[in-house]
Amino acid sequence: MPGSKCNVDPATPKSRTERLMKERNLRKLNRVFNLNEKAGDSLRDADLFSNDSALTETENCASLNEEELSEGVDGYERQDQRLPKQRLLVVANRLPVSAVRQGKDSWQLEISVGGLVSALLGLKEFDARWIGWAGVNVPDEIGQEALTKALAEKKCIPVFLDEDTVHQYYNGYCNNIIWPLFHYLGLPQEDRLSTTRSFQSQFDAYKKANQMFADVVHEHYEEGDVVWCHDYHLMFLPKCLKEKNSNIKVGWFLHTPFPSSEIHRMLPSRRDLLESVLAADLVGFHTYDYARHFVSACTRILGLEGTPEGVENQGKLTRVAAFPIGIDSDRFIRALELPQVQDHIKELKERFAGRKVMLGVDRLDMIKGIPQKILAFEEFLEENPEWRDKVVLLQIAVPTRTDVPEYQKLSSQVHEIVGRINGRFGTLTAVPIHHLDRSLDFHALCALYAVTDVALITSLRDGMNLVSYEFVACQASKKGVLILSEFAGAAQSLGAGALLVNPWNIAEVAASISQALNMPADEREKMHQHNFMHVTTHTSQEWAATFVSELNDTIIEAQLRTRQVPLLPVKVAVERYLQSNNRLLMLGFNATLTEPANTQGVRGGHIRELQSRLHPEIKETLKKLCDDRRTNIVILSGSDRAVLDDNFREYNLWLAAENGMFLRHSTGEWMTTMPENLNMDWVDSVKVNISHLKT
Ligand SMILES: O=P(O)(O)OC[C@H]1O[C@H](O[C@H]2O[C@H](CO)[C@@H](O)[C@H](O)[C@H]2O)[C@H](O)[C@@H](O)[C@@H]1O
Ligand SMILES: O=c1ccn([C@@H]2O[C@H](COP(=O)(O)OP(=O)(O)O)[C@@H](O)[C@H]2O)c(=O)[nH]1
Repeated sequence: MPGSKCNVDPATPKSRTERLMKERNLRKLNRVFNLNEKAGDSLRDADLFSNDSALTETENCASLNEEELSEGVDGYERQDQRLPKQRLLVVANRLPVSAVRQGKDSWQLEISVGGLVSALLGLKEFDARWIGWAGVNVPDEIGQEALTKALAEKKCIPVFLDEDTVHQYYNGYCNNIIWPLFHYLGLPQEDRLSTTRSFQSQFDAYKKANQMFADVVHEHYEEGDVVWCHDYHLMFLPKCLKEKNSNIKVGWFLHTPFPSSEIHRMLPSRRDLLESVLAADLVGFHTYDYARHFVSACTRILGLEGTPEGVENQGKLTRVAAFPIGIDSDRFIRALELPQVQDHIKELKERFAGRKVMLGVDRLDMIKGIPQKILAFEEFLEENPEWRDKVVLLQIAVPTRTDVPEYQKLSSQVHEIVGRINGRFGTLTAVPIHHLDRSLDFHALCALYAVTDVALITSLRDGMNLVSYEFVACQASKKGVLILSEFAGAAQSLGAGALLVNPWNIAEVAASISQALNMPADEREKMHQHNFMHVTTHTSQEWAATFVSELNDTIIEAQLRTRQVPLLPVKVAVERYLQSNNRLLMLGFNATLTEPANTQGVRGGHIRELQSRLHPEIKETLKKLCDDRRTNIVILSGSDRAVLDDNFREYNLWLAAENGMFLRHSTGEWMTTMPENLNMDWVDSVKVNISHLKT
């Protein structure tokens, strides 16, 4: 009988790997169904909580209904072969809501502002729960219980952090140390001494907070769940999770840039952070460059092997890849049709009639380059007096991390510059810069995006920058110009449809403003089309689905790898070895014969240029083997020739460098293994492509 538990399909998977593989195929099928269903969703209006899946009652019911339908063994025997939505535990420092206390046991929940929140609200195909800090101190039990209950309705689970932990972990270690460092701003200069002194206690608080997140995850974890950890706040979490349960599927995604290893190496905790992130199964970044930096930090600082797949440590591979985030573009496009947004648009058009509108939307953060932007606008006005009463810059600067001194300083600095420029170029009836120190609601923001002629994004560094995506999504009729910092991750996806600038070059930004304001309509249209296509096809749903499916696949592949490599029957191998007269031993070098990285890399607290070195305790045994006439040894390594020369010149063996590209006996010369008549015609076309990408 179909669907009956007694009638087990002969194809029912037996092993965990088979089960996972079958699950993978069904999940792919499921995605197609979900995509089709999405078309039916598209008329829903844009209210955040009542419509977005991770948080709604309705979708919760939908997934329950699906579960009721799937009565077969592990859900495999349903006739339509659809799986219930996969359970996903999203763990991020912040919940997508902030809580405001109304009374002893009542809370009001408000949507939090930020790119991560906006992107994750687009998740539709998972049965997602959110675990995070509600952004408020709740010391009493009554308050904690009431808040937990209120949040449960939104499928959110709180982690309660006390005030001191928040201060040391969030304000201190996260936002005063990792955040500036990952954005190439170094460690805070003026407070350097106190920062250094308090570094250890802040790092301890960071680890403690990460363990608190892990405890809540464990409490709610069910077998098969995917746990997706987010951002620099939770770099310790993968390790905490795997230590307790190595079977948990753990992914970690960084929303900020990952800096060059030269920058990362400044962190006193550089090793601990890398090691714990590597406990994850899959590690994701917005761009290929960030992923590359991470792998090279692991190679140089931990001495591990970087492969095209990721980072390998003692046979365990951590997959590392780029997953550029997107937005829920439909939500923005649909919002523009709403009457309240249309009203806003009308008001704004009347208010700024006769003037071109330039827009900046940023959290008031050092990385967003707000002072640089305003100074460039000043230079533009200075050089183009004819534009002074014809253009206005609207700068929305959302207050953020207001307890951190650096952010307080930035706020005063920006106010001072805006005041000066408005004093200089303003008239009795109009000022050139409207600066708002607050956030806007979603509808007001959409209206603003829609009436903008030029969006100006001058981040000094930015993981991605979703504002640029949102602007493009709302520009279908206006086709305005995007001026975008080359240091934002978004420059890699929207660069071809934007004017790219170096925000530190004020003159260049000022010239780009002029170019954007004077750009002919056909050129604007072409650039807009390019970006609009990208933004509407690379959505947040697509991003999340790709990441989770890659994570599922990574786990299956890891299992297949371990299954395919049988354990060496040591006793038999030793017997045969002793019997044989002509032996060939092929040995790896890195992580096989090398000294452990933690002893070789660090000398007197300094990191040397890391170079793999033969483990001293192996030298004698290796020498004996090499001197045995019956044994031939080949060292097969990814390292280059010089490294192998340095380590093995005294041994009687064969060396294969760069994964076999070069070969030599230690007494002979290097030779290449590349056949002379190999067809190399393809090289020229690759060179052309690379030089094209460089320009
Ligand atoms: O929660 P806050 O401390 O107020 O900060 C808000 C978020 O800022 C960061 O956003 C990053 O994520 C975006 C989406 O991937 C990306 O476009 C942007 O470039 C990043 O700056 C931070 O990483 C989040 O964790 C914060 O919630
Ligand atoms: O008044 C505002 C200003 C900004 N945002 C949102 O904040 C996010 C900013 O994300 P981005 O990636 O640009 O930078 P982040 O602030 O995460 O560093 C975007 O989704 C904006 O829609 C908002 O909701 N209200």
